[in-house]
Amino acid sequence: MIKAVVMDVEGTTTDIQFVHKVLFPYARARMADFVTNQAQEPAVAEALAAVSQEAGLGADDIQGQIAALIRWIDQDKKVTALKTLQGLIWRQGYQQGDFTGHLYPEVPAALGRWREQGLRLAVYSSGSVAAQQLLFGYSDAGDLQGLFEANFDTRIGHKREEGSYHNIAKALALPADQILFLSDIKEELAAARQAGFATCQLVRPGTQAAEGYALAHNFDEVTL
Ligand SMILES: CSCCC(=O)C(=O)COP(=O)(O)O
Ligand SMILES: [Mg+2]
Repeated sequence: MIKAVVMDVEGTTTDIQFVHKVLFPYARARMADFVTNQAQEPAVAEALAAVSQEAGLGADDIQGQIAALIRWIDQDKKVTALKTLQGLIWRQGYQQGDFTGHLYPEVPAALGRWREQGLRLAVYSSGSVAAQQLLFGYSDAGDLQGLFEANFDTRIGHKREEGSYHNIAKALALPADQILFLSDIKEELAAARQAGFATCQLVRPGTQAAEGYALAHNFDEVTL
């Protein structure tokens, strides 16, 4: 029996276009100024140290760090330090009302229904936990972050790796087969299935259905 639903964001709760045409360009346009002005802030300094390590740069090579960050945005690299910095930049955008977090229209009611049924809900995205909380906290449908008991990002492991799902099951203190993972990406579903999770692919407009997985076109079609 399914006790918890863990969901991906981009392509699952949220239009890929919102992430790629709104969020990524917003952070890209502000990255250089943000990093230059905030480099002394502890969270930023820690992320920049990780950028240098990942990119093989000197600790004080700020121009090299900025270039690496911009390159990774353009390549949609899921580097934890990039995701941390993006989340910090998006905070301003949400707070200023430059955008709200896109959710597919049936998602808010489905989440509420699942909670009423006693299901535990969690998010697992390559976007940082802070970025997830902003997207659901400033969503099109208002503040929905309270519906989730946990948020996981790449600090628990990467989404295409089986071990990440073992870590999530442990964090939720549930057997893997009592957790349903929702994602649009076959490789993520495969990793979750290897770990013993139940899986369902969200086949939103533009998504190719993966063979061998339960599928739903929206949250109303998800079988629990
Ligand atoms: C959580 S908001 C930003 C989404 C993001 O940065 C991203 O890389 C999307 O990754 P996902 O794992 O949700 O496909
Ligand atoms: Mg996705």
